[in-house]
Amino acid sequence: MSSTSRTATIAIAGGILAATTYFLYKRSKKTLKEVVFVLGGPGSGKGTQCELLIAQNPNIRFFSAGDLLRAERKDPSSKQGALINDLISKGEFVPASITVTLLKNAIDSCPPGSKFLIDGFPRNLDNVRVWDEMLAGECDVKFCLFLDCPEAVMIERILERGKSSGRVDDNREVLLKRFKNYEKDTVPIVKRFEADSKLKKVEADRPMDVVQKEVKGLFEGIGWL
Ligand SMILES: Nc1ncnc2c1ncn2[C@@H]1O[C@H](COP(=O)(O)OP(=O)(O)OP(=O)(O)O)[C@@H](O)[C@H]1O
Ligand SMILES: O=c1ccn([C@@H]2O[C@H](COP(=O)(O)O)[C@@H](O)[C@H]2O)c(=O)[nH]1
Ligand SMILES: [Mg+2]
Repeated sequence: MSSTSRTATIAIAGGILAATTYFLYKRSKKTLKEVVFVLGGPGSGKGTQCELLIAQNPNIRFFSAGDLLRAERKDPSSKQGALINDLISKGEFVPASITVTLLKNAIDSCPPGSKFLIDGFPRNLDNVRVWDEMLAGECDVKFCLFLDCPEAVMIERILERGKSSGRVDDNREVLLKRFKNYEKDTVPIVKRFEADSKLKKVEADRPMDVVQKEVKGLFEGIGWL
């Protein structure tokens, strides 16, 4: 074989290898479940913005870690109900194994091709660690939406919500604990997403529809809307 045809053969083989690698990479990305996390302090508007989003695309499956825990707490057959109730009513975090198992069961119950919007998770390093063990391999985290809101605004919103929410943790005393844990454990997680270029920050101290317009743009950017 002449040196010209050897060079041509190597170039073609290299091209085929690159194309195959790219194809396999694309296919593996496609089979992963797309996930967006939503973080922000208590009352920043996570639940509100998620509800507005899911109304626009039924393929988006919405799970609030707090709602899953509250539902589990109410289930009389649950062995963990009492523990969950005790921790939520003190404004403390529930063990990650419980929260991530509930999330995994919820995610596994959805049809293929679903996209997952997860509100209020991961709240601390333990949540990240157990997520990595149990779910990270099958999920592609697109970004973490962070609703940035001044504490005074969040306090006012939660105390107002507390008049009718029936939530055991929507009172001034427990709220102080929730803010303390948010600053100590959740803010470092927000910073991790930022360091990994996975954080999308939105100013949440604005009317709901204005916040939603900006949030919507982020989801259009990943093809969810
Ligand atoms: N942009 C906004 N402007 C004014 N009020 C808002 C806004 N967003 C949400 N609220 C109100 O603030 C309260 C808290 O909102 P929401 O329940 O969405 O917060 P959250 O971040 O999910 O809080 P938590 O972490 O406690 O579940 C609700 O009563 C909601 O109606
Ligand atoms: O990952 C999580 C999420 C929530 N919790 C507990 O639930 C309450 C309420 O959560 P909201 O997101 O405000 O609905 C929270 O204060 C924790 O007690 C948790 O432990 N882990
Ligand atoms: Mg909420």
